[in-house]
Amino acid sequence: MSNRRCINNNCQSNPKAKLFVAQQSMCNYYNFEYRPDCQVCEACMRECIIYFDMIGRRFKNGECILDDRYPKKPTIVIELSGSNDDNAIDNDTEPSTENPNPQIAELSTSLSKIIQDTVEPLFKRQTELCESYLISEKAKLVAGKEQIDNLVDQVDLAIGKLYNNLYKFDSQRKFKYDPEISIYENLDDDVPIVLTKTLPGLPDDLPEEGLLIRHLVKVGDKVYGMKHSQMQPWIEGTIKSAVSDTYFNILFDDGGEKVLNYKNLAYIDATSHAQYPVGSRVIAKFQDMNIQLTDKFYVGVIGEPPKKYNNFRYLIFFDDGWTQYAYHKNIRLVCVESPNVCDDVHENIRRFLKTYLRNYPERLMVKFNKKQVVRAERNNAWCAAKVKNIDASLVQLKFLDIKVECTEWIYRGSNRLFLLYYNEISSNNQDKAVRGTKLTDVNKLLNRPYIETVNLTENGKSVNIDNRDNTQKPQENNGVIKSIEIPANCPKPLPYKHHECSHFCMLWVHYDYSQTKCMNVLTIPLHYGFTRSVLTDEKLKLRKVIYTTPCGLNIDDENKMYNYLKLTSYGHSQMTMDLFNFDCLVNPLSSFSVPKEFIRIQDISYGIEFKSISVFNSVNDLVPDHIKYIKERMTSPNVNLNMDSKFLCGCNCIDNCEDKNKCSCWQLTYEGPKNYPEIFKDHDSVGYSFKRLHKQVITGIFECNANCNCKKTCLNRVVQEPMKASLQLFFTEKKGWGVRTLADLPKGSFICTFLGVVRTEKDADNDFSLNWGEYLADLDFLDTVEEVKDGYESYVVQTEIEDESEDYTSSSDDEEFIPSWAIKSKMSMFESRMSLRKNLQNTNTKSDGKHELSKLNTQQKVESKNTSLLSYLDKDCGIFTMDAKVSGNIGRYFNHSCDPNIFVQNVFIDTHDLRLPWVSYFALSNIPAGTELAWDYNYIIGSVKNKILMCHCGSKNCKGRLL
Ligand SMILES: C[S@@+](CC[C@H](N)C(=O)[O-])C[C@H]1O[C@@H](n2cnc3c(N)ncnc32)[C@H](O)[C@@H]1O
Repeated sequence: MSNRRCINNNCQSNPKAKLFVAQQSMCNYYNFEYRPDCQVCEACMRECIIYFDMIGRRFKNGECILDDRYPKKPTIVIELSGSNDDNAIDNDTEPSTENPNPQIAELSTSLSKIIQDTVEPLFKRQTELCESYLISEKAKLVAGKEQIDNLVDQVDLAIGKLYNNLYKFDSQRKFKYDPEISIYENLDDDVPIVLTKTLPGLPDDLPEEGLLIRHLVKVGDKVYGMKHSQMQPWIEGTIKSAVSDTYFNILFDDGGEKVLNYKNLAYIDATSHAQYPVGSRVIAKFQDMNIQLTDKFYVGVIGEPPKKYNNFRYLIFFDDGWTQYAYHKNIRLVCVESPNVCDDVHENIRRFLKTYLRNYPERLMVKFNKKQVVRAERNNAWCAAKVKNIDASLVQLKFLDIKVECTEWIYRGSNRLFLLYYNEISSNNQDKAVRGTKLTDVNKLLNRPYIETVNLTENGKSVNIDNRDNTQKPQENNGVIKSIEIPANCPKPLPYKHHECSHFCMLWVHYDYSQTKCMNVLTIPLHYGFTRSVLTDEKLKLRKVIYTTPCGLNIDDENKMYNYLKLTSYGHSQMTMDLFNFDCLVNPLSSFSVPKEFIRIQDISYGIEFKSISVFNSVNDLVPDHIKYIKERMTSPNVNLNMDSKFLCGCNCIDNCEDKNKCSCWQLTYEGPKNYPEIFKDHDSVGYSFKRLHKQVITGIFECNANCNCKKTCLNRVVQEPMKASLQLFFTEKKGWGVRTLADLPKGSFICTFLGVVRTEKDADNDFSLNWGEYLADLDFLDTVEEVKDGYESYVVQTEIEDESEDYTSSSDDEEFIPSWAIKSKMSMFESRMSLRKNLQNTNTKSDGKHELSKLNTQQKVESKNTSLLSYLDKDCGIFTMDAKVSGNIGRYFNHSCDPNIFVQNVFIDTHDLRLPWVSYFALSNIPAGTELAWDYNYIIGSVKNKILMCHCGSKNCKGRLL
């Protein structure tokens, strides 16, 4: 038990032991704050004196007194409380006023004397000794630290390798396919019937793949022969005689004889040791879906081998232009074919087949959805046709603008489909090089067909090239999700007491956005007095996010939170709505953590962005090529940006733009969609909602700006604010650099803009050979609005057809079906925003006519009845292009994905010149921490001559190629 009256907290003497007045040096020894009435017991005093004696001797002998062989001073400081305290010194143990033991007193005096006598020279010497002692100790510590750092690095590296191996193993795992589930859609009443079926097995009669051997035929053999022409069925007969080595006289079963070459004879049965490879010359039974099986054999070429994708059937391109699937048993091999099978086919299909076989197994096809209305060729005219069915590589179209019902199966890669035809002519057209990404593909947005690349892989499952399961390959993950811990000293909500909320509710938490650089945005409120919890109601099967405010109030929706922030805001310290999220699936504490040794650069923006963007590379030693990192767009010398105030008008709101109907900026955003009620069905959901954007507004968003009356915290200011997302630039295995989010990103969150140098389109075109467009994006806002308008009209046609009946016949046969592309001219200077809007409202063209094929072939420009936006623009100027090759920001590193998780939005902020939107990226869905952010470049495959770019996005819907 310690003697609580002695200055030594660990005193082991008897509590009744005699006490002496403690000197200051003794208090120092025991780390006790000196007071004149301090006491020390004899034993402790002795310990002190012995220590000081030893110190003194070392000091005198010129030895360092910091040597660690000497006892360490105790470090715990416990103050004795005042006299009223329980621990106060008892009256019966009054401090002794007697002198200590004379021997000790002598020692004490001699110690003081020694110190006095020798203090000067010895002190000097001691200082030197202590200094060198400390230096050597420091060196030891530094060496130790280095050793520990090395060890930590090695551990990090080992962990990194472990992750790699773990993910590699994961991605190499072989999965067994579940039985396939087929969904049969009942077209008549739109009720989908879901049936399960097991995978179709290999047909019994289908031989293995292998070397195809053609045996010789001889007199007396049964054969099929081309009795009439390539367009007509081949007839069964018998070889009557051999005219030469290659010619035979055939006696047909239906009468008549003909001398035929080997190439016009086919074997009588389907027995073959091997499957027929693609490009084999065959005859096959042609089956018209509308009629019965004809049982007649027509000549053609194998286009696809039997695979699971096509239900183990062969795709046959018939010489007469039809395309159909056929089972092995319904196909016969032609006895001989030319080294180049295209020499044997009818000239009708020769060109097509040549290209097909050259590119096989990669094929461009149109991706359809049922009920889409498309343009397809029929009887040398472009006709509107509705998609009725899709069967592997074939699409069944029902032609709409002909009186008699007519459906036809067409190969999805045929240029009888307008989309492919147009793609081909535009890629042959050297005038217009496709340089940049198309910021918005109206076709996809409006669920119109688009072109994809399809490849038949070895396992028989048609997968798009390089298909993987996830957008971000696990190897590229290289990190783990950790949960962020909010420091314990952060303010916490007070217990709720009834009160009226005011700025006092938040004042005490001292919120200051400038201090949040290193915080993930959704954790900011949690550092400043808020807590967020997810409540689960088992009964209602409901999960709900609740924020508790610093004053203890519980808030469960965005409206209430907005009102709370408004009431409690003080000066500029108001929290914004994008710091909060009420979606249970988003976890503000999720953080993607990567091994530190792969961080190559701490901040690619070198302090330009509010949030630093680290650079991570675990694949190789590369760092990104140097670019000038910019925060605002730049202009090339020949671009004169018109930042005139007439291009920018602001609102006069004094209510912080709360009443959207009164705010002229919100109204500008609303105005565009009003013209397209069929596309923007829910008018109220257009544009930002509490600083998030849930759906693209093709007609643009107009933010409040420098000319506005409202505060910086108004809800119509999003893209103009500093970047808040926590991003990382990382090296992917196949796509170069990419960007990922380190924190959960809620749907609709603004991510960043895409910045570069504004150049004229012409200027960018001139550079095409050097810079084909890798870091270019056309500011094609006006183009897109035009396309939407065209799309809107086709959309109306589509709905009308569906609403009326299946038996649609056009009432306007003589009206021309004008493809929007054919009437487009270059756009340039735009007069004024308001006249654009007016113009959009007044325009209502009809596009359900018919276009003669010949017109399209000659690329005749057809005058449109449509008053185009383009007519307002100066023909010479053209649109602008953003070039981020040399100067740019993080936006230049986003890769493409066929299944994107971010989208592009045109936003007008510093000018209302419609050629100069800010290209901005938003989250398309909730994006978990660690996920790569990728958008759809909307490149048109095959549109850049001699440029093929395979897509490695790895998504399930991957189209295989970027270009
Ligand atoms: C705008 S840059 C994106 C950043 C680029 N990865 C880098 O390293 O700087 C576009 C280029 O990235 C590559 N890329 C983007 N997405 C890709 C994808 N899905 N598959 C393959 N390459 C891709 C292509 O080389 C493309 O030309």
